[in-house]
Order: sequence, then structure tokens, then C-alpha cells
Amino acid sequence: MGTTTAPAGEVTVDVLFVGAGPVGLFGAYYAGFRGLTTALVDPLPEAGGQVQAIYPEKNIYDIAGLPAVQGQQLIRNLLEQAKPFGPRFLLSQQASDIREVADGWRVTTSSGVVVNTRAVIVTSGVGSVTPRPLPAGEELLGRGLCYFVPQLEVFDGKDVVVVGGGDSALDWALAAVPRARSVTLVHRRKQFRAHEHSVAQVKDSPCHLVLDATVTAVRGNDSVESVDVTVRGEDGARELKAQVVVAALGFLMDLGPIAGWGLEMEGRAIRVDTRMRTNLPRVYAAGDAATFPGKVKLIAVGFGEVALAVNNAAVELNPDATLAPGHSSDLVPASEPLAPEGNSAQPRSKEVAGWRS
Ligand SMILES: Cc1cc2nc3c(=O)[nH]c(=O)nc-3n(C[C@H](O)[C@H](O)[C@H](O)COP(=O)(O)OP(=O)(O)OC[C@H]3O[C@@H](n4cnc5c(N)ncnc54)[C@H](O)[C@@H]3O)c2cc1C
Repeated sequence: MGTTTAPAGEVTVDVLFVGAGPVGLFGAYYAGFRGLTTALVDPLPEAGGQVQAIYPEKNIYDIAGLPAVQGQQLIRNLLEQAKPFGPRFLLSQQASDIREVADGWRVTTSSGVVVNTRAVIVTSGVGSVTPRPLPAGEELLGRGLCYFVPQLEVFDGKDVVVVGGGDSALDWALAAVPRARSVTLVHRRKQFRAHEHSVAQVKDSPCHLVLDATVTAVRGNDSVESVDVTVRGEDGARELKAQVVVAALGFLMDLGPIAGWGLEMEGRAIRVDTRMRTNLPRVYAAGDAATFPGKVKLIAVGFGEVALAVNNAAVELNPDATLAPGHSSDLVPASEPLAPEGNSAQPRSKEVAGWRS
């Protein structure tokens, strides 16, 4: 995704984002816009959080101004938006330890990098995300059995079995239908836990449904060749031909070290006030990591929350700063050509690094 991992050592910034998901990335843009230096730490090898790790190929339809955007494209856009401000990426390492110091926080990552930061914004989502494993076929993982599909081409001309009954399972099945030779959806219940629209689409599609059923074996030598499916009330197992098995059984979420930082939690999320402040000084939270009455976990909501967190942090770090950031439309990023002379869209002011007037 075009990000670089900083070498071990010590990093000093104004704001550290704990988590480089979509919300942390938009925060990095926003903090840059407010003239603050940033770093983002994330245990995944690339930025993008759940979007990049779980559904890079899926279309997202509820981002303001983007009628449809593929997950990985949204992340590319967010990286590009933040780039002029030069955020430091500390990838493949998690924020492990946090200690209050005179002018902020000293955060140590699992790779031993020390980040001296004036404020922390926790954008860690629901923590580290690992797929719930299929209880069969682990030895064929990566050889036909997968938990998510990085490239839809893997479905081309194949017999595909999707296991699960949630939105992801139905989405993968629908994505496979136009490409695969056959698609079978195996679900352990008769009812799906997915959007009605997706359920209706799957029922209308050539996808074959095997309900009240579990996958009890995944067979193959070098790669997947078939699966055994046991249907409740039937004697013996059905053998289904398959070269691709997508186990979409949900994800196990682990808050990890953040749970021990002394943050006030509500369930698995961090309680914040209307300024996105946590109970710890100069520690904010936004996105899926944060909760408050009426919270909705959506990217669109997280973008707003992180803008609030950054603007409030900007004032806390510099009491002379105003809470309202001004309008980004008054500025032009350094990478964008200036509008032709006489054009009323000419930028009017120069306020922050990475932008020019
Ligand atoms: C299949 C699926 C489809 C979805 N579709 C939509 C949709 O259409 N529209 C929509 O609005 N939302 C959708 N969502 C939800 C959306 O992806 C989340 O709301 C969004 O990703 C939250 O962004 P975030 O940046 O807050 O958290 P995340 O995306 O979860 O990113 C958090 C990052 O923090 C990192 N992290 C965790 N612990 C630490 C630590 N200790 N130190 C450092 N980093 C850490 C994680 O590795 C992760 O990269 C979907 C989710 C799924 C699973």
C-alpha cells in the first residue's frame, strides 16, 4: 500500500494513532491539516485495518460522496490524502505499553520502538482481528482453503464452497457466482444472519444452498479437492467437489495490551465524551474503538469522530489554536497544480506544512 515501516528506535511526534485502519488514516490527514506531526502504529503489515485485511475487494456503498468504492481503493485514497503530511508508519508491531510523561505519553511498541508523543488517539478498532477457524482442513490453509479472498480471480472457473451465514459469507458467495463454475453456501442454521437484500440476492442466484449443515472434512493432497458436509438428520456426509473453500465464520477480536492501559471501557470499547476524550489525559479514541450513547460502528461515523478528536487535541496541545480548523477548501495541497490565474478557486491562505498558498 506504499507505506514504509520506520526502523526501531525513538520517534517523537505530536499525535500517535494506535491503529492504522481507515479511521487512523483519516486522522493522520486531519492532524497534518492542523499542522501536527503524526505516527501510526499497527500490528498488521499494511495499513487499512479491517477494510484492507478482511474485505479489500468488496465495494463499500455508504461513504459520503463515493457511491461505491472498493475497500482497497478507499485505503489507497486515504493514504494519498495523508501523504503530504508525512505520517510515520510503524507497521507489523502493536502499541504495547503506555506511560505518562511530563509532556504527554511514552508509548513502546512490541518491536521496541519508543514513541514520544504529546497526545494519543486510539483508533485500534475492535483490536487485532483473526478469522474464526474452520474446525477442519487447517493443513490446506492457503492451498484452496482461505478465510478471505484477496483477489476475486481465485474463483475463476472453480467449484467454490463458502461456509457461513453472515454478511461476509453471503458477499463472498455473490462475488463468486459470476466467476465460478459452481458455488455452494454451507450454513449450520436454516436462517441467515445477513442483510435481507443479500439473502434475497443469494436465493435468486445460481448459488446452491446447503443449510442446517456443517463442513466436517476438507480433503485434498496438494490442494483442496472436496469437502464433506454433514446435514442434520441425514445419515453420512455429502461429498462436494471444491477447489476453493472460503470459511467466513466471523472473526475473533482481541483488544490485546490496550485492555490493560487503565482506559474506562464499556464492553470491548473505550468510553469517550463528546470531545472524544477518554478518562486518561490527552488520550482520545475514535472509530470502532470508541463508544458513547448512540454509537454506530461505521467508517462514515469514525471519520467524523477522528476529526473531532484531532481538533480537540489540537486545542489541548496549543491553547491558542481554535477548535474549528478552518476550511480545507481554502487550501491547496502541494501536489495539486494551482488553478489558472483569475480562477476564483485560487487558494487564499497558507496555514500548515504540506500545503501551499
Ligand atoms: C466484512 C465487513 C464489511 C464491512 N462493511 C462496511 C461497510 O460497508 N461500511 C462501513 O461503514 N463499515 C463496514 N464495516 C465496518 C468497518 O470496516 C469498520 O467500522 C471500520 O474498519 C472501523 O475502522 P477503524 O479504523 O476504527 O478500525 P479497524 O478497521 O478495525 O482498524 C483498527 C486497526 O488497529 C489495529 N490495532 C489493534 N490493536 C492495536 C494495538 N494494540 N496497537 C496498534 N494497532 C492496533 C488493528 O490491527 C487495525 O489495523 C465492515 C466490516 C466488515 C468486517
